[in-house]
Amino acid sequence: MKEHWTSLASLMGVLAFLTSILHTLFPPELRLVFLGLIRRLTRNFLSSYSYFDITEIDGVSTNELYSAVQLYLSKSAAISAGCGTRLSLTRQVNSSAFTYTLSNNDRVDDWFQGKPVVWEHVVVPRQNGGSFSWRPLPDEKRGFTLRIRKKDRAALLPKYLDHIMETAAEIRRRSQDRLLYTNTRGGGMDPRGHPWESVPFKHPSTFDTLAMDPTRKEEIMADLCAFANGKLFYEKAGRAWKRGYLLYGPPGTGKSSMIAAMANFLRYDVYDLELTEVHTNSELRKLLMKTTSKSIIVIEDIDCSLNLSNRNPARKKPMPLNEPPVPEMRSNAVGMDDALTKSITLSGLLNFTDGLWSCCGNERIFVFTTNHIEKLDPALLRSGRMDMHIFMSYCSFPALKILMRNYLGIEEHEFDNGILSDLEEAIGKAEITPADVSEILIKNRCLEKCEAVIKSLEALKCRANKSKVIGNVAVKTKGLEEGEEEEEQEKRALESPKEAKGTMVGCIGKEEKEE
Ligand SMILES: Nc1ncnc2c1ncn2[C@@H]1O[C@H](COP(=O)(O)OP(=O)(O)OP(=O)(O)O)[C@@H](O)[C@H]1O
Repeated sequence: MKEHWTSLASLMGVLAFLTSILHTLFPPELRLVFLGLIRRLTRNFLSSYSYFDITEIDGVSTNELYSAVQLYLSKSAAISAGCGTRLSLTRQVNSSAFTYTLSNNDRVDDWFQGKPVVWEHVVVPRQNGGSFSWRPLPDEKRGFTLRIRKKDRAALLPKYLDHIMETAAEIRRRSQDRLLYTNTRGGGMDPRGHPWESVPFKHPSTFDTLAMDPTRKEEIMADLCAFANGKLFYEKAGRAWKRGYLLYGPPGTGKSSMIAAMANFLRYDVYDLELTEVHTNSELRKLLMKTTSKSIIVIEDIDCSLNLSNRNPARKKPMPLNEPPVPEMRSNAVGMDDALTKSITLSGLLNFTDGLWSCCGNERIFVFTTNHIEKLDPALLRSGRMDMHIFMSYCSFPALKILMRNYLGIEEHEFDNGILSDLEEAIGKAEITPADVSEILIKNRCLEKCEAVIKSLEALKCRANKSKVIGNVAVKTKGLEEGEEEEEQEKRALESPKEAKGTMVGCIGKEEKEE
């Protein structure tokens, strides 16, 4: 203990000695000059910066920019780099993702276009008895302070704020559940006065699980990417930022699955437009105006929803006397009397996809599906409306391998070569849809892997033979006129829906092969 007191006394002695030297070397006059210099330097330093306060509550309303900055900073490069900054973790309502943001009274650096900026999250207790407000205000006053160099301010600030708003919107979109919308029945409005009703979109289909030719799949994904990243290109080219896809092919070949895969790939909302519930062109236009950007607008089975044989409703073909006077282009759901007065026309639909009104939003994809492409008006199919035509075919061998992986968990290299070639031969002959193959695989999924493969192979072969028999029936009907052949198929469909479906599928498949 005594030693400690001795060391403390000698330390005090040294300090006293140093102080007396400092006083001798820096007299009070010199010290004043030095302090003044520091003050001036600090003032100069501070005055070369501009400061902007972005408060959480602007008057009585919530400041949109505050939440945008909060979200933006959660993704800021400086935060991700983790430079000792303290972060808060949050999860928003309707969101399945966690976001982190700057803690109270902490600072973070950011760079934009090579220029530095500094953000500070300022949180102070709110003074009681402040300005009168009709709604209770939070106990704390929160805000961000942005420090930016004065010389960068004019060129940087507007662009930087735009960048923050865009990034925040993207983060919000990515972290929130996407929605599947459908138009309200009878063209009415929901209780909020909105013509679309929505549910969370949870379809599990992805390009990975989609059974189709991998090269074609890659092409479609590349096209979607080019579209989603093409804002500048579309602006420069003077085109509306939208794209149309036509999916055609027999039932059960994955048209709906493809739409879901597209939506999951781009993380877009889906608007499933039920045309039979829309009665007039203006209703159609209103629906379009109420869709949001980054969405896919789908009209399934377009050939069944509308009679699209003529563009102008006034120019009707002469009707046979024994047929009722059905207007040329009417929604199937519209009653006969209604249809005479109000109807959606092909022009209305063309305007919907390609007219002036179609540009009232940005980044939108139109997808039409049909089982009968030949029934569609060429005006609807031309580039600019339907930019990419995608044929969804029977289950090919590469598609079968994808389905095997999906349902049985068997990769290609795990197969015996013999089984593989048997499978290839069987699927080539079977001409069945991926939906049918999926059914076979679902039924076999609980058995031992190898046994399951053999079973499904047998089932496929069985279907192959069956489809040969059906094929013969189809050949026999070939002598009939086109319309008669359709009638024949419909008749068979009523008698034996499964067989008739197989026949129809077979015919379409042959057309595609000739192509
Ligand atoms: N190409 C495919 N890849 C993966 N699964 C598929 C594919 N095609 C069909 N299926 C399976 O079959 C089911 C029906 O397919 P989907 O509804 O996508 O076909 P579709 O062509 O839209 O039929 P429709 O024309 O009758 O509406 C799906 O739930 C899916 O499980």
